[in-house]
Amino acid sequence: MKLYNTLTKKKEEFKPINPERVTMYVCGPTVYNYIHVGNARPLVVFDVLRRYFEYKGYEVDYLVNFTDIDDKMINRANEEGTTVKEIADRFIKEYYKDAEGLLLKEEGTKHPKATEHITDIINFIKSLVDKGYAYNVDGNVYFDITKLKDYGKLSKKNVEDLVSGARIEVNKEKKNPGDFALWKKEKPGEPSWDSPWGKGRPGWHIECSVMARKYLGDTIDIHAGGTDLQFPHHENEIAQSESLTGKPFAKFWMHNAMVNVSDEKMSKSKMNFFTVREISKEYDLEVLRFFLLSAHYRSPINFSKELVEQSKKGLDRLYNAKNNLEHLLEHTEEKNVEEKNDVLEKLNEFKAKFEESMEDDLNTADAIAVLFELIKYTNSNFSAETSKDLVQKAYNLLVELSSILGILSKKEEILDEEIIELIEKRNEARKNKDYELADKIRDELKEKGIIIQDTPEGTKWRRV
Ligand SMILES: Nc1ncnc2c1ncn2[C@@H]1O[C@H](COP(=O)(O)OP(=O)(O)OP(=O)(O)O)[C@@H](O)[C@H]1O
Ligand SMILES: [Zn+2]
Repeated sequence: MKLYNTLTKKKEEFKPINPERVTMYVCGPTVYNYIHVGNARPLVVFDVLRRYFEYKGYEVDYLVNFTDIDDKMINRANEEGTTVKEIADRFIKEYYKDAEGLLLKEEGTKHPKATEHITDIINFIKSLVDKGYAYNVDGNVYFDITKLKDYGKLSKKNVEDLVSGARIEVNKEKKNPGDFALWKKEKPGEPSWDSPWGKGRPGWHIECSVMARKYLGDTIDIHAGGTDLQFPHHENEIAQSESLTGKPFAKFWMHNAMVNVSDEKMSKSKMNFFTVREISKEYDLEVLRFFLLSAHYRSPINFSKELVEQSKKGLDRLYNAKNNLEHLLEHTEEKNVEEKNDVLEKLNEFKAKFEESMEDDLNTADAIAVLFELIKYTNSNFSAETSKDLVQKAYNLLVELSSILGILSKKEEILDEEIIELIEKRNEARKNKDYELADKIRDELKEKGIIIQDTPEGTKWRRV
């Protein structure tokens, strides 16, 4: 599989360090609000990469951290007159609801929080100070970027600029304007922890270095996040980790492009954002997932309701085709038809093409196009005359490939009106002593997850 590596600016063949396991670290949300559509992009994209690795037979150690202490968290807590912990607990709970709607795989996903790793963070910083990479000025600990030969290698920043302070805010405490905080001295009203440098709290970048190392090891296979994090966040993570271990931090750095609104990054600070929760009021979040996968992850997306509406139509077409195949499965028989091999060959071609797209730097846009080719093929070539085993194979293929994208897993929704209509039909059948039909309807409803019960007051129903 080829993946674009931001570190080398090239597509490279991906091979995990351990031939059986892939380790992935994704920079997750700061939990001071609901996640917005932009935040959902890395979550969905890298969830698909994880699923694809699992499809290929790898075990995946997958981690998405929660940043639960930083300026934004503190500001929000102050605005609401509550604690940072209360804000974090609330929005982590909301995160899980959105994650479920977006069909993110939570089984086996690790979500460590910064505040639960303060001791590890302090030990990490202590080692950096001991090794001479970091210095303490009156309770603030900074990383000295001149101590690392290749600082700036990820974002290709000019280190001279960072050292001289061009375009950087000037802080008299720092040796170089580009130095960054590992530990911040306590300010009144802020949460703080004891440390060898006095009371304070960790800087933002250090938590990711610490948690990546703790859960995934000194060198991880893939570190991911949005392009907005390349500098300074990821650059600083590299500096911290590589100074400590002397080993490469991540083999691959992957960055998704931004979700924009009128060509500007969707962002909380710009007030141009749509929360995932808002979208869920109008659409099933599977539509948003499908929308985010419809473009290649390195292409910017301009968010609009029209495009989401288009995605809904596309997803509906896939669901319809899947339902048609399910229906055909009930109405076809195994036959010895001549064209069997042709059909099987065609199905194999679709599968190969799908994999080829995914192997080409996770091209989900092309992979989705293959799904549409597949359903176009089955819609126009399959009928009640088709041999059942072919229908089954096409159906299995559609389900298998869709599950890599994490879509099309829902059962057909049955509406209350449909249920009532079927129950009336069954009552009619019973009145006519057509018990065969009545039982058939009862079974049909059961298959759809509806249990009915005949009581003296009439027929009642409930969902299983
Ligand atoms: N508009 C966007 N498009 C794509 N990814 C984004 C966008 N905004 C943030 N991200 C990604 O979301 C993840 C969570 O980031 P983070 O919590 O820092 O965002 P945030 O600070 O809430 O966003 P904002 O920039 O809106 O304040 C990161 O991987 C980040 O790169
Ligand atoms: Zn991070």
